[in-house]
Amino acid sequence: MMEVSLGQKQKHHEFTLLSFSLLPSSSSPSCSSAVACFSTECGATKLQFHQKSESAEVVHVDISTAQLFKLGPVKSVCISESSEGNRMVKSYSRGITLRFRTEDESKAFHCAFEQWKSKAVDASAGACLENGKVVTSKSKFDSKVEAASAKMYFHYYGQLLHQQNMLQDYVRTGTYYAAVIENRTDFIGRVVVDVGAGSGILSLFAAQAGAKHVYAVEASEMAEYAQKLIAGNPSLAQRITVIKGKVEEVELPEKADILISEPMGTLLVNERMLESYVIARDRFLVPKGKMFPTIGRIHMAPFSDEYLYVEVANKALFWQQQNYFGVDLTSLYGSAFQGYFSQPVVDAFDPRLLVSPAISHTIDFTSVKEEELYEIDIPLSFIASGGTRVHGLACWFDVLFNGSTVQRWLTTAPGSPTTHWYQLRCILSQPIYVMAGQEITGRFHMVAHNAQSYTIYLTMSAKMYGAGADQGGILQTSSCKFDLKEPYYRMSQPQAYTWSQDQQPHQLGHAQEADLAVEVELA
Ligand SMILES: C[S@@+](CC[C@H](N)C(=O)[O-])C[C@H]1O[C@@H](n2cnc3c(N)ncnc32)[C@H](O)[C@@H]1O
Repeated sequence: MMEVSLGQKQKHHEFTLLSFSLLPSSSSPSCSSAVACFSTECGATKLQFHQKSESAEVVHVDISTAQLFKLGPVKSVCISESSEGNRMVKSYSRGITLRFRTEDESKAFHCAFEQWKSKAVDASAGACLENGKVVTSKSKFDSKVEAASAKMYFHYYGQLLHQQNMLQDYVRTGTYYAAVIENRTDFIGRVVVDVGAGSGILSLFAAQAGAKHVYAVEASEMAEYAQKLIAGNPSLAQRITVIKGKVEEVELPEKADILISEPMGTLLVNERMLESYVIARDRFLVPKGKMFPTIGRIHMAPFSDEYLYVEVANKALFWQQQNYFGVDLTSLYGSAFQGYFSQPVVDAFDPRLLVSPAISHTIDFTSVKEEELYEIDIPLSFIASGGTRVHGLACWFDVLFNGSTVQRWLTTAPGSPTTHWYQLRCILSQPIYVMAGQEITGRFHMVAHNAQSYTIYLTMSAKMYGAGADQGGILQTSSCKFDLKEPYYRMSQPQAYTWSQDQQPHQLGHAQEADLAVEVELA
């Protein structure tokens, strides 16, 4: 390494490399005994690679947009936008594999890269724009998602306790493990991208199944823990690269043969991570590449649960007090009642509460367009199996891993082993009465919002039954609006914490761990 200062205007920083080669390595010879050189000339920061011989071709890199990833102790890859000579032509990304002579030289290069990059970014931020050029600093993710929501979201996933909660959902993690290992022919010798890698667990499964290389992309601080966990499994670590960043923004050195991800939120779509999964597909997956999971289905059926209805309605009774320390609260009763009924309920319920067989809506992850997830409109039509009061719509989801060897479903259905997603119920503030055989129609309309969730508009109607039905009149109709972001986690109701519960681990919903911790402390 050598640093040469040539007065105020020019400065450069050279590193000797064992070799460098442009990816894919088969199409470009490796240049041995090479030099990497950072420099500033008249305020412009540059990175160039060239062979030691004078006549060798020089590869220019725009350091302000380049990213550097460690592939091993003495091997790294530098991803940058393509360039032609000094004119940057931003059309596609390019990877340059770098081999260092020693681990120390590799570390020193990485350190210098970060310093020169921040200089370059600062300089370009202060530079004048070319005529007609627009600064588009917001990525697809940033332009859709409110900054405060994204901050809280990645803060949440950056904590090990929340990753542990998902890892301890053995139905979930065990199904992923089985789906990968039983379909090892889909992974052996393949390039895999783990979309939202979290702790890196799915990357480790893919490496166990024989993947040639796994790129584990994770936007939150969890990326550092994933790196640690992967390094702690040295037989797999050589084939996994953790990349910290959003799948909407990072560049990868090669295309993937298969994507693996766990992008499912409550009711499949909450958190809006399916959109990131689809963006990753369009950015990184080879044509006809595989996706694990491959499809998702939302299932819906009307339910009857008098007990739940009364419980929710009673919550608003507090606001019926006319003398609360001398204050009449009743003017807020109506708003409180509406507020409680705008919360979808998350819990595990007995499937015998369902009033008719379920219908389903399928989302094919391999072909759905990202924009199609902004608004999901599902017409409802059921035949009641008995005479009862319908209190709303119960929903759950499943996903399919369409492996070449085994097709495996991960289900969150009522009556199946409970997962941390439980099921979701949207309660109508005005229930409807039905007779056996009566048709229930309606609409389940979900509209995405910029806090990474959906507003749900539910309408359910009971059609006229018996005499006069042929005139097609509607007898009763009931509509409600819900915010999927603000569910009522019914499982977090104060419960006595007993040792027997401890021995049969409970899978908790995301927002519930803190509640339980408080209950345990108070017990
Ligand atoms: C539901 S967790 C799954 C974690 C891990 N794959 C597992 O199965 O245990 C989703 C992870 O994706 C990450 N994530 C969400 N959106 C992302 C995005 N746009 N780019 C990169 N990571 C993202 C989150 O930070 C979180 O760690």
